[in-house]
Formats: sequence, structure tokens, C-alpha cells
Amino acid sequence: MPTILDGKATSKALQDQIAEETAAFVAQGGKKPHLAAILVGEDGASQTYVNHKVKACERVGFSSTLKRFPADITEEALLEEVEAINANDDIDGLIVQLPLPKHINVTKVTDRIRPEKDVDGFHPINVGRMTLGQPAYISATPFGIMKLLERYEVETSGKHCVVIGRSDIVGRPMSILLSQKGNPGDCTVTICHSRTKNLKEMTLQADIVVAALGIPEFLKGDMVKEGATVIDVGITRVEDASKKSGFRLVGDVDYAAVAPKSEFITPVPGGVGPMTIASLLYNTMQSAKKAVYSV
Ligand SMILES: Nc1nc(=O)c2c([nH]1)NC[C@@H]1CN(c3ccc(C(=O)N[C@@H](CCC(=O)O)C(=O)O)cc3)C=[N+]21
Repeated sequence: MPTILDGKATSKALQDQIAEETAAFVAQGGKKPHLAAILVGEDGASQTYVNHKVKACERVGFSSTLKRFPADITEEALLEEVEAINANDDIDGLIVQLPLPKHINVTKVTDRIRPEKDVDGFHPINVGRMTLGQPAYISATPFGIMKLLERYEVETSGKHCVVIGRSDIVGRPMSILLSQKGNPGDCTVTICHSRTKNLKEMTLQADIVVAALGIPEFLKGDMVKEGATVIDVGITRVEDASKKSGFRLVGDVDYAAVAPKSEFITPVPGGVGPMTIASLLYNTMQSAKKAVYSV
């Protein structure tokens, strides 16, 4: 049976650590970390995630501000809100919850966030610095996965890692982090996507598979080799009348078929998702401490 990479417990342990560090920082006269989140529209999943983030802030002793706007807010008005937070010295970190409505240019918005407050690590300056191995805010999901591999001492050096998905916020940064020098790191990385030919041939060679393509239960049992480490980034809500919420969360991995073959595996829920939250808090604390950018 595989070892389950328990993201929920690991996130909690990290949050306890962040709470301790925050208390010590504040006791020494430091400023209480303050995270601002912008939420546009009424998307149910987005509301849930943002609420999780705000609650997590409370838990570790941060201040938080949630700014909600209707789905028809103009791009210009949204950019002004970003500018206002950029200029607010009390706020250390700003996230604009994605996805945004179609009439808003996402890149324009995330590029407008000051890199020093971009705790999501989406700004080109942070992506560039991360890529070069310089101090940066690292995108929360890949960063959380690195922390999870570290916590369970998953051997990564020299391993072949296949990342499925090339998104700017998960697949691409994940491939870069895993190929960088260090532990975790030092992997040989292959990045696959919707145009990849013979995907199964690729995944069968993988010591570590990261499934981040957003198709429920895509990775089947016959696509992974015996003893692989499997990281499931997918989180899709599938209708389920038997649940109180009316839905259940399904990952990109066919867990029942893949788990018996794997050495390490992340569950959904309780795997990568909670680690994303811990990483965001970590980045916000770094910002309050001016540990990444000195200004
Ligand atoms: N600007 C921005 N930054 C993000 O980091 C960002 C975003 N937009 N948009 C959406 C995605 C998704 N995301 C998740 C965070 C936590 C869980 C999480 O805590 N999941 C729990 C369960 C959550 C539930 O109950 O629905 C789990 O997997 O166990 C999942 C997904 C952050 N994202």
C-alpha cells in the first residue's frame, strides 16, 4: 500500500509554524502580516477557496481584507482597486482570485500587482526570479507540492518526473522547480500537454507524475509504473446528490486504480489543495518580514 502524502496534516503543521513565527515577529515589534484578496463574481468554488484563505489568515494571526466586486466590474475599475492596494502600506500581500470574468484581461490585472505584494507569484518579475533561482514569491500550488515532497522525504534526485499540464501557475513552474538544484529537486523533467503524442508512453517512464491538466480521473492505473510517486493537482466539482453539498471533489487521478501501484500518492481532497493555502500564508509572512524584497 502507498504512503499517503497528507496535505491536510502537513498544511496544518506548517500553519502552526507560521503562527508561531508571526507571534514572535509581532512580539518583537513587527507588523502583523496582512493579506488582501479580491473576488470578482459569485462563482461557488472561488468563494469557497477565498473563504478558506481568509479563515487561514485568522488562524495564524494575520489580518485579512476581502474585497468583493460584481461580475460586471470593468477592467479599469478593477485595475484601480489593485492600484489602491498597491499603495496601501498596511497590506503586505494581494491575491486576485482566478478565474476572472471573460471581459477582463487576466494578465493585465496580475501584471498590475506590485511584485513585492504578489504573494501568488504570478507577476513576470516573480516568475523570472523563480526561474533563475533568485528570491521570489513562488506560485502557491507548486511551492506547496515541493513542501509536501520535502516533508515526506520523497527521493527526487535523478528521478524522472513527468508533469502533465503547462499552465503558467502550476505545470510550468512545477517543471522548473523540480529540475532546479536542491532537495527536493534535481529531477529530469518532461512536461506534457494536450498536444503530446503517446502520453502513456511518457507517464509509464515516470518515477514521479504530477497531474495538473484539469480532467477528472484522467490518469489511469495502466498509465503509471509500479512504485511511482503520484501528485494530483486536479480539483473538479462533480455533481453528487448523495452529498450534503450536492457535489464531490474529484482529482485528475483515478485514485482507486493508481494508488495500489504507487509508493507515494496525494489524495483529493486533503492533498495538494491545503498545501496551496499554507504556501500563500508563508509568502505573505515573508512579505511582512521583507524577506524576499527589501522594500
Ligand atoms: N489567485 C489565485 N490564487 C490561487 O491560489 C488560486 C486561484 N486564484 N484560483 C483557484 C485556485 C484553486 N486553489 C485552491 C486552494 C485551496 C484548495 C483547498 O483547500 N482544497 C481542499 C478542499 C476545498 C473544498 O472543500 O472545496 C482540499 O483539496 O482538500 C483548493 C484549491 C487556489 N487557487
